[in-house]
Amino acid sequence: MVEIKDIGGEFGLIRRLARLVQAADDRVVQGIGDDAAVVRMAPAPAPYLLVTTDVLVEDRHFRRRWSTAEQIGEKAAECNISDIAAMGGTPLWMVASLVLPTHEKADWVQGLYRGLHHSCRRHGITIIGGDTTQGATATISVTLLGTVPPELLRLRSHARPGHLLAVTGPLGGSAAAIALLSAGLAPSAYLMEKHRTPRCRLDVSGRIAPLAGAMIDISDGLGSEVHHICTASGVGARVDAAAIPLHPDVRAAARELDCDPLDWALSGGEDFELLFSIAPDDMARVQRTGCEIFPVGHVTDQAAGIFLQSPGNRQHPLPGGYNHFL
Ligand SMILES: Nc1ncnc2c1ncn2[C@@H]1O[C@H](COP(=O)(O)OP(=O)(O)OP(=O)(O)O)[C@@H](O)[C@H]1O
Ligand SMILES: Cc1ncc(C[n+]2csc(CCOP(=O)(O)O)c2C)c(N)n1
Ligand SMILES: [Mg+2]
Repeated sequence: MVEIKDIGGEFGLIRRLARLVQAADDRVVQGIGDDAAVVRMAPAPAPYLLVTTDVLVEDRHFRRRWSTAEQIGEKAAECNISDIAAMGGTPLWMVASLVLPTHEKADWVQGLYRGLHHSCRRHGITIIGGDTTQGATATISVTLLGTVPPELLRLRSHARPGHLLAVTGPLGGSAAAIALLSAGLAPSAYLMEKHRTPRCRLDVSGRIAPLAGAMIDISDGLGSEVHHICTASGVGARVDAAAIPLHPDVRAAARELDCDPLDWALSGGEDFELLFSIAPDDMARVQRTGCEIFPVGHVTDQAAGIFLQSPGNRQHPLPGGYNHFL
């Protein structure tokens, strides 16, 4: 019997499901395959509708002994908002659904909603509905709607050879915290924050989108997201290992655990920074808006492949990222 792991895990399965439900609808500007779906609701210049959804499952995405209910709720909101930010859009309305074990404490669920609401208030989002049901594992499913003016829409397919690749902040912090916690060690305050209360980058997405090519948020690791941009755009890429921004606490955690911090940045995930491609001349224009960005590589022709360049000019295939089922 073929299992999900035998067909490429999460992403192989999504490709098969996407083929199964293919339909012709010229109002769908972008269906399955980006951070959010994009729908034309009215003729131009009306904004497009954006729709995204993300699920958090107990012991897969959070542990109650690592995070409070408020922190889990806030993270459930931020990871969805991050997908709207990656499209260049503005989040507006949220629907949140809960699966809760029979004897769940009402206090914990209210805490979850306080966290969700806290993040929504910060970003001007209204929670307009949801669903509540019982099941074995606590699960929070959030769907977020937003809008984007057509000219600001940024897709994974918009990278071109010659573009630079850049990220909005240091990577690997959440994965470093998980590695330390799993080993029974205490992460620094910075690392705990990166894992428990990551912040989406809606604060800078509006300044980057007008100048960027492709954009994506880093939820599965830099390696995975570079691959997604390359596949969608039909291009290759070189990522410069030495240029990947790492916080000193991530480097210290790697020394403590005797591992390579780049593995956390490339494959750890849940950083919720943005990765984007941009013409070299436009890089300085983004920086002049006061937005801190970190060049990490460049886009090449597809035939040149997708590589990680290490010091000493050694090249390795760029690793993928977090993939459920593999
Ligand atoms: N079961 C599914 N049915 C239909 N489309 C799906 C399904 N699972 C994922 N997708 C679609 O596949 C694309 C990639 O999904 P993915 O979850 O990897 O993106 P993401 O939300 O940016 O990442 P992450 O979940 O790591 O935050 C999206 O367009 C998403 O809507
Ligand atoms: C207890 C615990 N173990 C591991 C992780 C790390 N983790 C889980 S899912 C995921 C990628 C994104 O998932 P998805 O594609 O489902 O959005 C990552 C990095 C965690 N947060 N909590
Ligand atoms: Mg995403």
